[in-house]
Amino acid sequence: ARTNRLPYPPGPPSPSLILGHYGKLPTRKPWLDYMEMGKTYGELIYFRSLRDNVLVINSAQATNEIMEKQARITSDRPFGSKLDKFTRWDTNIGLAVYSDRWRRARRTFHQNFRSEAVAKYQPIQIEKVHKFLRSLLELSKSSGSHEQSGDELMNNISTLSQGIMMKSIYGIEVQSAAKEAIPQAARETADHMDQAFLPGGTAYRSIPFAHLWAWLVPSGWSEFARVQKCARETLNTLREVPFDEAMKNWKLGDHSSLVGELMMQHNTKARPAKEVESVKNMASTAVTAASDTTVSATATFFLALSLYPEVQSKAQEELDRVLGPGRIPSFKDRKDLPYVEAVYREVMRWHPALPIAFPHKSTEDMIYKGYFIPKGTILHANVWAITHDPDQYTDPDKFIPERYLNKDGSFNKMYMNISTIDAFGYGRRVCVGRYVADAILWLTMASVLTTIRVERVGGDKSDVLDIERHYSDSALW
Ligand code: HEM
Repeated sequence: ARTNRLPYPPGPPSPSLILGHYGKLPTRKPWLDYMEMGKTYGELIYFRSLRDNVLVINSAQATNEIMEKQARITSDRPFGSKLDKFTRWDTNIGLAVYSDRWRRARRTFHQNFRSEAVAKYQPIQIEKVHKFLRSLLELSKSSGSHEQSGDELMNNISTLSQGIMMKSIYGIEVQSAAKEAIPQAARETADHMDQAFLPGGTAYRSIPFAHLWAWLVPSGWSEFARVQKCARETLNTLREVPFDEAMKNWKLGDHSSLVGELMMQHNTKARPAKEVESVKNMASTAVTAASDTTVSATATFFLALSLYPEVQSKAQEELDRVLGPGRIPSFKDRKDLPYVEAVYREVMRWHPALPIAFPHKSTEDMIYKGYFIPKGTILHANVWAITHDPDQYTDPDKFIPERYLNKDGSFNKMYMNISTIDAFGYGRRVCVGRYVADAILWLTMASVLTTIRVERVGGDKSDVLDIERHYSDSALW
């Protein structure tokens, strides 16, 4: 029941009284459509898909007002259905509903991935980044076609990103992400979730009995049932197999895994099943979250270097000057490399890994600028629209690291705080792995720039104008 007569935010007229916009919403790079629709409707675009009320937020100011300042009531997620329990998505901390269970899980995650804690992963990060550099050198000598080299580069990037997380969390080595079962399971789990992150993408999940359909109907009879069963099996593999291996290795004397460390912090015999579950949830969430995002950002970095050689030269001049000959950068050099820092920030802005982030959900009615936003509305911050707002960023489609620098070349303090990186999301659900992602990405970029010259082979200048052709259409790169 409405307690006021305020209007809902503006949005496109509903094509169907019953379905609303269900089945009619853009699904290919929809952040671009919503940004375009903003010219008609403004910073808020509101519509209904089945029973879900959906709000896409196109501006930094509205995102700040709604997701940061009102975080108390905008931090739920739309993944609390019985189907989410069936697929085990409820075990992923990123999808968990706003509850004491999520709070506990987030606290444990935060304790292990907060800025002061991430230094313990640095030796693994350094080892893996150096291995990555060697793989690039080998790749540059290989005689494969451009396409094969492109695929191999992507595999090397995935091996780097997933290798760091698998080693840090489970103590397990990844030699080739494309060929090994667990990195593949992490990637497939992220892929299964992909469409559900888009506006309207969760509407079918709360259809009554959807979970029963997924459970009871044989895979051969229904594509829907097959996909849901496959999502469940993949996530189960991801939660159980590397955990068991890490615990086995721990017993054999390999004490390098975070999961082993967490399990041993308590008396395992007395450890209640609930706590074991929460360690499994944290570990599988972390490898899923990293399977895609850091890979996307690293690939974007290579794309930017190949399209903007002058940026690469400037960064390399800075590295040569600061490091001197024969030295590879380490974390302590970071503060002395403002241009490299600016390159990293521009990668995160130019093509954010999750252009429409993850959906939030409101838990109370809310009023914003005279509009009524009912409780239960699914909220999507359009990160792309925010990071490509021409009022905030001149020539937003161009890769210009200088936008983060002062006139004297020093880094603009305004951007120093990690919370100014929109790509990591907002409010109480802001990326809890951001400090570790930030360290991995910076070290990778600085190390590649120090040792390698990236050049475009094949393709033409039109690539500069249409970077989108290099990316997937869905929520994850
Ligand atoms: C380029 C790298 C990354 C980007 C751009 C990124 C971005 C994001 C975004 C946009 C969200 C949703 C925020 C929101 O709802 O407003 C998120 C959530 C999350 N990220 Fe990341 N992420 C990255 C890397 C990582 C890594 C390496 C980890 C694990 C160590 C991680 C763990 C998580 C988790 C657990 C959540 C869910 C937080 C919650 O719901 O409470 N992320 N990330």
